[in-house]
Amino acid sequence: MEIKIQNLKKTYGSKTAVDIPDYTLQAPEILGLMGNNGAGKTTLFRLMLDLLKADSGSVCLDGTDVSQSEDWKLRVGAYMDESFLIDYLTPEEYFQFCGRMYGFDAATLHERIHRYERFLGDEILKEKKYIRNLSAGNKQKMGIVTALLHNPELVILDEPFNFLDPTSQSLLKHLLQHYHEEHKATILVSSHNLSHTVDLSTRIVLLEQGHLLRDLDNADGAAGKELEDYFEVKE
Ligand SMILES: Nc1ncnc2c1ncn2[C@@H]1O[C@H](COP(=O)(O)OP(=O)(O)OP(=O)(O)O)[C@@H](O)[C@H]1O
Repeated sequence: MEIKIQNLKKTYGSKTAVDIPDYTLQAPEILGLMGNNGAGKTTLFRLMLDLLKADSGSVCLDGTDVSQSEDWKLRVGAYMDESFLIDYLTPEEYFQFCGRMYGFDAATLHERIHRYERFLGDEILKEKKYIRNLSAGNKQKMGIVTALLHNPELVILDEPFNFLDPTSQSLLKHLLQHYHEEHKATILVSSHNLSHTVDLSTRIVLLEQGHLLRDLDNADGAAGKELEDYFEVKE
C-alpha cells in the first residue's frame, strides 16, 4: 500500500507537533519511526489514522485521502493505546466482537488467534479476566494481535514493545517480521528502543520536533551507527 504525505501540519498553540512537506513510502517495509519524547510520533500516527484533524495537508493511502473516506479502514490495522480495547469484556469476548466486525466465522477466528497463541499466553487465552484487570503488557499484546487479525496490508503500532517482558519483545519482533514477509505488508512501528528498531526495521525514519530529519535504509542494520551517533548512545 502506498503512503503519501503532503504538506502535513499539526500545531498545538505555538508548538509544531508535525510538519512534513512531502514523504512517500511505496514498497512494503517495516518502517521504524524514531525520535525523542515529544518528537511527534504519536501525532503523526493519529493523523495517518484520521484520529486527529490536520491543520493542513493530507495523508493518502493508495491515493485515497484518509480524512475523505472510510474504505481504507478494512485494509489497515492499528494499535495506539488502551482506548482501542473494551474494558468490560473478557479477551475472548473482545476477539469475538472484532471477529464479527470482520465477518469471520468461529473457525476462522480460532485459526487467526491460534497463530498468536504463544505470544498471547495463558492470562489472555485461558483465564476469564476482564480486559480492565489484565496487566499492561497483556493489554498491549491483545491490541497488537487484534490489529493483525484481518490480515491488513498496513499495520500501525505505537510503541508496541512498551510493557512487554524480554521474551515477548523477542516474540513480537519475529511475529512482525513473519507477518511482513507473509503478507507483503507495510508495518509502521514507533519506538524509543534503538536496538529493537534496528533489529526489526527495513527502513528507519527519524522525527524531531515534527520534522522528518532522516529516512534511512536499514538493510542488515545499516542505520544503526548513524542512529547511535544521533542519540549519542555510548558503548
Ligand atoms: N493534545 C495535545 N495538546 C497539546 N499539545 C500536544 C497534544 N498532543 C501532543 N502535543 C504536543 O505535540 C508534540 C508531539 O507529541 P507526540 O505525543 O506526538 O510526541 P511523541 O514523539 O509521540 O512523544 P513520546 O515519545 O514522548 O511519546 C509534543 O510537544 C506534545 O506536547
